[in-house]
Amino acid sequence: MMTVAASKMLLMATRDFISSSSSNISLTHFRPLTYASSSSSSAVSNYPERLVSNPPDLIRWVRREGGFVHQGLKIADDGSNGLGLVASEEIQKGSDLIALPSHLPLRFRSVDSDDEDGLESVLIQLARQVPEELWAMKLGLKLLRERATVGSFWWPYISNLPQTYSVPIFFPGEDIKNLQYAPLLHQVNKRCRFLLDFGKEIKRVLESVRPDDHPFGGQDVDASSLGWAMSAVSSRAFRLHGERLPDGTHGYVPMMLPLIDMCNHSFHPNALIVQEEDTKSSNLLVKAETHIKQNDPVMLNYGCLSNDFFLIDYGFVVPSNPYDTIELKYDGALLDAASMAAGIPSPNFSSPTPWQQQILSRLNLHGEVSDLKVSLGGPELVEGRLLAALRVLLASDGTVEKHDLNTLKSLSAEAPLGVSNEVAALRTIIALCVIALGHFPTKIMEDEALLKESVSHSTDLALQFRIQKKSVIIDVMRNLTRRVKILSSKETTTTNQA
Ligand SMILES: C[S@@+](CC[C@H](N)C(=O)[O-])C[C@H]1O[C@@H](n2cnc3c(N)ncnc32)[C@H](O)[C@@H]1O
Repeated sequence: MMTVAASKMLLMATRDFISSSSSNISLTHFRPLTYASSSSSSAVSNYPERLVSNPPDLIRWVRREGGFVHQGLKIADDGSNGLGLVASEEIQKGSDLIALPSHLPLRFRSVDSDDEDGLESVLIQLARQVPEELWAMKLGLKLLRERATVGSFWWPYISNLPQTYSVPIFFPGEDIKNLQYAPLLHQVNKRCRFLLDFGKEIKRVLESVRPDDHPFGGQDVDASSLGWAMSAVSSRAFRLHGERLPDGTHGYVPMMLPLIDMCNHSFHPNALIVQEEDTKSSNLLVKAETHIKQNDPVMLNYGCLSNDFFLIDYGFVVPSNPYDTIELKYDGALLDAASMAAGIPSPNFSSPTPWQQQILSRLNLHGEVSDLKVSLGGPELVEGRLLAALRVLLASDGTVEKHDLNTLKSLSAEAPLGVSNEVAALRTIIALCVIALGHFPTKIMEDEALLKESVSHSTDLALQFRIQKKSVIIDVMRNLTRRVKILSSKETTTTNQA
């Protein structure tokens, strides 16, 4: 696990996160990777300070570079979402809002090529050491390089980026603990550990690099500056089609889209990114998906993501997020305990019969390559694999054979193995929920009371996050309890009629 000390190191992110070691190159040729301003604008507004105070006008820059920006758009404070794109006049559905020429997105063009030398090749060599799941860090290296370079084409864009990000890698250790949810703690700690190790590795590699080939202009890059870059990318980049590959398909390429990335997130967006797939130099378009009223923010949907992703990548939590889930480990002994607590006679989850084991293997819940992570919540409510496993483990052989796996995995397939089997399965899941809730050290009411106190932004986010996780569990319990009641009343009616 990541130690509190390690997470504090990342937390100490901000102002002096990169100590400049001038080596042989004069820093005047490079833009220092420390903050240029410390104005107090964040004290009077809802959004973090930008990299420089009074950065260049982004809309004007996009237009100057040949892009199109609808005349009725402005950048303004979007309430609790930070800065955003806002309509200064009514905009008709279907209107073009922004068109970006293909040279404006910031992307890492050559991670897979070998023909670069000098500066680019060092960057590529470093990017290759980043695991695929941390793709934002690869592009983050490119961002850091452009940030360090005086005269970078992207400076008008980069100078408009926030100085700080509210993602958990920058939380104080206490607030990482305050998340109270092991799967996210694990991810946060993994990222912190990676950034600390990668910072050391970069230092080692750059020690032997010629000054002219130094990608960051001779400046040290440490875990905090890497964290800044990774968070800037994860919270703003879009993964879009890249150029057509030789086999005719397109790979997905992460890109930072100046101005487009000023749009905040909504599951009910009023705008949409459109990408023409075929032409190599296609424009990226944002279109109005609905009629947009004057003063409405322009919103994009970042994706149907759980709060784990919203918090770790974007630094916010969506209340009542319909895509939020909780993760559990599929574990026979835990299921035995749950079903016993639910009053189900003689459960045998920890010792399935051979035919049950066969089905569990097909569900990827048994055997060497099994995936034991299952989830509750989200649109599915109960992950199909878990539901099917419980139905099967609570059934006798003969009743199962005639059903296919998809039916067994579906909650809307009402009681495929009989009402009492279904009631037992659902009650076991409800008991699992009770156990899962018991793992949180505090109750929602206590969290809500803490939220009313004046707490820091990171504590506020951690409290919101854990309240939402507990709410997911409670919503699942409510829904399943309702189903059990309906099924039980059906069972009683059938028995009475018989
Ligand atoms: C792509 S940027 C959007 C522009 C950003 N608000 C800014 O000030 O530069 C994404 C960031 O905006 C904020 N944001 C976007 N949608 C939000 C939402 N629905 N709720 C809270 N914060 C949001 C988060 O800080 C997120 O990391």
